[in-house]
Amino acid sequence: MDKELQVKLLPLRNRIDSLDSQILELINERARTAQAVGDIKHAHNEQGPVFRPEREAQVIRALQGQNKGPISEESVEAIWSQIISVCRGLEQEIRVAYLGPAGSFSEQAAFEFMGSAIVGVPCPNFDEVFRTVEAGGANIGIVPVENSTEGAVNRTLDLLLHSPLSIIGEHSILIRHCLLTQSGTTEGVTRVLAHPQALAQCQHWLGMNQPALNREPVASNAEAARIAASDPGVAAIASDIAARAWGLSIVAEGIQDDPLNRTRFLAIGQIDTLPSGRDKTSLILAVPNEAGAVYKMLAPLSENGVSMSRFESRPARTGQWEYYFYVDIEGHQHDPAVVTALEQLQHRCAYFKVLGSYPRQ
Ligand SMILES: C=C(O[C@@H]1C=C(C(=O)O)C=C[C@H]1O)C(=O)O
Repeated sequence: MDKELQVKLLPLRNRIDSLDSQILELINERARTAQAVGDIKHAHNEQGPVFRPEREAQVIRALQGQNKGPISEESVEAIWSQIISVCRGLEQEIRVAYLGPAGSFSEQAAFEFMGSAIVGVPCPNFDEVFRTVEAGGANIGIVPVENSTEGAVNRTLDLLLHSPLSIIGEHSILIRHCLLTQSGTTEGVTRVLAHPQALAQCQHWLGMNQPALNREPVASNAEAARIAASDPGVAAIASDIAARAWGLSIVAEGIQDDPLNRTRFLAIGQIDTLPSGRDKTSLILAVPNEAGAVYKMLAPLSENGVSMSRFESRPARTGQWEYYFYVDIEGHQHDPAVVTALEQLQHRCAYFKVLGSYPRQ
């Protein structure tokens, strides 16, 4: 390297080394303090959850508010999610269940939402994610709830109806699908495997570019990658992470029909999340199949100034054209306006369930 350049860089590099030492000492001090918090929590209630989603959201939002740059707010979130994850991991091992196998988008969402200091529990399907958390095999579950191209993930909605678990958080990620094979071409390949949602998100691209491939649904994209890794006649639609995880080559990248294709995931668990100051509440409601019933059911929301951010319906399976309505509202179930609105709403509903209140992403 140029001598003059080296002379200029040396003091800056020394400065970075010294800053890193200070940051390291501060992070360790933070970790020791979090461990002290953990000791107090355990002393007060041994079964109590160490993970406090609302507190973590507040810590990150406060730092984003203080941030003067040049690092971005997204960077503040990414760095502190990781610091918090490591501190939390020293308080208690946190097990997180999601749809596997390795390389799934659910796995990506789980590690982004909870940070890397967790133990991943990959499950064969969404039912098993719920069951694992309900049975205590994991503290948290991560399940997809809606995709910006394909809409609701119906199985998740149906499982939420009967589950005793609460929604404790949300996290959305960009979904970039790739076509993967062993050889990196589709020569000799006759079938393309993927989760039905992924096949639907790529249907236009497949029709234009790979019309000869037989489309076959499987339990997950990562499962498709696993099968493709042992069968040269199979292509998989999955992420580039899955390509690395299963030793496959990329035939084409970004093959989803919408380049901004996103999926929103829910974190589920047995935690009562307290107000964070910027929350959402998810409900399931049903009313008798009569004229104006849905309008009347929702009136308490607008009357109390509570905004609705999502409205989704699922058939009640009675054969009577009756539905369950999945409704997201702004605010926490302990906020006074929400308390009043929910009290009034409950009286108008044949079915009423609060799925949980949680920090808005
Ligand atoms: C340290 C705590 O425990 C956990 C770790 C947190 C952190 O590292 O900031 C925040 C909330 C909890 O999930 C706490 O409750 O304050």
